[in-house]
Amino acid sequence: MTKKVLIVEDEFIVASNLQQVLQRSGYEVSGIAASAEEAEESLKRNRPDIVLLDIRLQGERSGIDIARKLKSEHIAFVYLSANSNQKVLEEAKMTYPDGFLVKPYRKKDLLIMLDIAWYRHAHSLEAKTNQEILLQKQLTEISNENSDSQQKLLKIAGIMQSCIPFDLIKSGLRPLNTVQFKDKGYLRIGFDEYQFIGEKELLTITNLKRTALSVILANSHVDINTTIYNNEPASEKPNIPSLQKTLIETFNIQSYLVFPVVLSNGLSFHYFFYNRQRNIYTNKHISMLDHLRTSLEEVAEKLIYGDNPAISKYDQANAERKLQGDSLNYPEFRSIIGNHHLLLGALDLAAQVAFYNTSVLILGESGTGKEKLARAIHLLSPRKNAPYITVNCAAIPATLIESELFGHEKGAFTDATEKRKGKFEQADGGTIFLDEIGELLPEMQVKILRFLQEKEIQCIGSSSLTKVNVRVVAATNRNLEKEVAAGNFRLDLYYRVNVFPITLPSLRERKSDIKELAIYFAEKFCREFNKPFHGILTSMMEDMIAYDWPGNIRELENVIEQAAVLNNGKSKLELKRKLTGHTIPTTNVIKTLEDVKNTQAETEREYIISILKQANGRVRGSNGAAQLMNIKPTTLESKMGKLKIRREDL
Ligand SMILES: Nc1ncnc2c1ncn2[C@@H]1O[C@H](COP(=O)(O)OP(=O)(O)OP(=O)(O)O)[C@@H](O)[C@H]1O
Repeated sequence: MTKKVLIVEDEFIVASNLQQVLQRSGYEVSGIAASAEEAEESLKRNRPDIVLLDIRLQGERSGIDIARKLKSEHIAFVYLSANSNQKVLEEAKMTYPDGFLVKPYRKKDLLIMLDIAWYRHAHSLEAKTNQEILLQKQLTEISNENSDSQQKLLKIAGIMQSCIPFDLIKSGLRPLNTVQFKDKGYLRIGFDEYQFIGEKELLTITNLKRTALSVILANSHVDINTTIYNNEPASEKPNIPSLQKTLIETFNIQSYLVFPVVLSNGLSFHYFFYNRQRNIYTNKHISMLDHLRTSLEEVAEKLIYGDNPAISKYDQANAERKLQGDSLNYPEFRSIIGNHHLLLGALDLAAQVAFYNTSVLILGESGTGKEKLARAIHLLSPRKNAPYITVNCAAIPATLIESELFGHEKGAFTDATEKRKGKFEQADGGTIFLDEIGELLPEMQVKILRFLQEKEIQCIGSSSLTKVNVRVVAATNRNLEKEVAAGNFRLDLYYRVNVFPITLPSLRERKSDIKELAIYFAEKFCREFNKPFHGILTSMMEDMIAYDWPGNIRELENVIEQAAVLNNGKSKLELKRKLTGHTIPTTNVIKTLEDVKNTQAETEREYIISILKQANGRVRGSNGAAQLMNIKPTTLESKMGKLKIRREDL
């Protein structure tokens, strides 16, 4: 089918040149617009499949304003821009374009970009529809199951989180009953952990008296329609406490969404989603809720009238206790510690995409848990019983990587005495994790691209292609966009792997998780070393919270491991070396044989790093670090692995 493209570009010559290129390449041009107003007119007249969108346009409004409209109408769009101002680029990025081309670009890049943008767009629409169908099914199941309203709402919280992210969900009949507060809600306290919030809990948390709550309820405004608020509820009287203002203050809420549905008896029932992040809710969320309206109405009836009396007695006793620690369906995330909203946001995305075959790109600094998340995605996917194969693209020498990934036939090269399966074939039916994909050499980038396009591999020495069914999860700590701009990473591959990016926050962005992580690792290592765990010294915890953690969770894990090694099993863990980013021991901490071993390991580590620096990071070959140290490259690589020496240490 011929695809229709709308060109939104204020330079006439560029626009008509684009038109010619597109028409010659089989596209239909549905219009050319030089301003945001013209673009809107054209969109009304003739809906395009894809829009090529310049950022700077004639008039007051920019391409970014149009992008928001396109997103809400599910029209694919690609930015064309000469503007490299970082602020504008960041703003453009927040509109989630299907592609981006920096002017001047080659005709070939434009056509590839359009092709990929369409692929990404169609894929995300399909994923969205699948997600809606799945949610409808899950809501119906919840509605029909024999459980009380509190349990039903907990399940609703668990499944809605993936499409309408929230820190607090609440629901109840409107208008409000001022004598008894009957809204029920859940506060998110972990990835799939929620704490019940009913009247009693609200009174405890806010420290309000029952009579004061009644006054607040009486002063509260009721929304008639679906509404998004960013912070202050505009419709309420200033300086008079209301329910929404109380919730905003108590739970540090920055934005919320109200979604009313109508019950069969005509009463109004409201769902509320509250978030600690600003401007989180958009028309995209409203449109998702609208698609789920019937299911949400059905389940609302059950929440209000459907309680089985026998269960509700049991529930009454249960309502007395917090449902803290209740867990839903994600045991795979159990070992991912932390509940900072940036981490939870990343886990939400992972849970959403896990089910599909979509390629995932995990971004984040070194040591933030990318590999851990990749494994969780595999375990959450329907491929969980098939192989999960990890490849560290940076660790395999350039000469071996092709055979490592795609395998070789017997006799394909001098050392190929046997036919060998590559990692892709080993991962058939399962998932391959391409760690540090940003380090791949250009020759390998083409081959991975071919796999992503054709799902075929060619092993070295073979003339035929083999189909393999492998889901790709890749990770990098590099800024791939910069690598593309510098010509080190192929643009077409970038778009294929970047279909579903998930960014893991650095540890310094989620300092509130340090305590929990530290205790988790401390318990783990004390168990491993057979020492009783007596806690962590307050001064150590304070130092850890004040520190910036350039090595992220891996560094924290190492620090705790060292503290556990040096602990005498009778006292709390304490820091024996300063947190500096480099764990060089000071002489006054050497008290035990383990201290000596540690010091030796540190000295060896420093020595290897200095030789590697001398060899410009090369392990193998003439003047490589192995030759300079007069040891086998494999021995050096194994030492590097043990001593956790990574590229960024050099
Ligand atoms: N949220 C977490 N909870 C518990 N342990 C974690 C968490 N995130 C990471 N870890 C641990 O921290 C260490 C580093 O994690 P991982 O190897 O997944 O990081 P990475 O981002 O892939 O690092 P790199 O980019 O250097 O390969 C691992 O031992 C992992 O188990």
